[in-house]
Amino acid sequence: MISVEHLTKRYGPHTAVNDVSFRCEPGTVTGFLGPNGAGKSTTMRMITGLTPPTGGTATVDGMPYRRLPNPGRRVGVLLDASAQHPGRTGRETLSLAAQVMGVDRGRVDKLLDLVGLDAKAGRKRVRQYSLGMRQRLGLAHALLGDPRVLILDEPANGLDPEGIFWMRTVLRDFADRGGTVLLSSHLLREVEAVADRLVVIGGGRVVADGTKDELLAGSGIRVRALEPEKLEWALTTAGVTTTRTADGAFVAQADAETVGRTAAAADLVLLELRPADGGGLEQLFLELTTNGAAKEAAR
Ligand SMILES: Nc1ncnc2c1ncn2[C@@H]1O[C@H](COP(=O)(O)OP(=O)(O)OP(=O)(O)O)[C@@H](O)[C@H]1O
Repeated sequence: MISVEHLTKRYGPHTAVNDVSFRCEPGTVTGFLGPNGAGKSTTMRMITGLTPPTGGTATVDGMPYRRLPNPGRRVGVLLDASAQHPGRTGRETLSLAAQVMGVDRGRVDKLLDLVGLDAKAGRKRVRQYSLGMRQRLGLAHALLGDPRVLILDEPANGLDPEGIFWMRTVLRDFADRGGTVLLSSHLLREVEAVADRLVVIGGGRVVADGTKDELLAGSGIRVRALEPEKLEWALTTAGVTTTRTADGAFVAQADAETVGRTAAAADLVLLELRPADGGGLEQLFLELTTNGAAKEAAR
């Protein structure tokens, strides 16, 4: 569990992080979203004890990070994939970390394998690694101590689409086994597929915090059927408010399952069922961050 309460960081007159509070529960992936400069890295650096906060507290499993004994066994951290020593090989990087953490050296090969770095890549010096390979090595390093919590800053940067898919699978699996994941990104699509919860930050402030479903609720579901009139009738009868769009689809104020089940019960063939245009998470993200920045500017 990660608990952030009223974290604030000021650099001179500039407030980088302003009274930020949120929680990350075991068994969940929390997407920490915001545009560049929103305050994600600063918040993560405060959680991991690298930047002292101006105010507020952050704890991991009830304790400030800096007070955790052998923190690598409790929390896996990947804040900057380029920070690894360029002169060491990937394998040496992990072997050294294993020694420091008191982890069985056998885990090094297991983790290189898990993150898709083969024996040849393991023997290469980190300076020869692409950013994607550094991210993979960084994730292996974070997982080395078999922690229950992962804190990852933009881990998908530099990964190709296959790498992003692979990373999602690893993180989902980690959370499904009871782990806690905090994962930042400035790209909504990157975390949308894996996160259970979203914390959106804009101008140093939390502008939205909730489950992905909660944040999507109210945006509506765009649905199109072979027989639009029958669909409208079925949805209205089921108590779902609908609005017809210019192209014969409907925006239904209900979740996708309710809309899908209602259509199925009426034997209707659906041609489309997805978050409504203009109400999708992307739009929400844009609106929230723009509003957040605007409010900030008006202060
Ligand atoms: N050491 C520092 N000194 C002064 N200002 C800083 C420092 N670190 C961060 N900032 C400022 O704090 C704000 C938040 O930066 P931060 O790096 O946390 O944002 P971010 O959301 O992680 O964005 P990015 O993805 O671009 O790193 C920015 O305005 C940044 O310029």
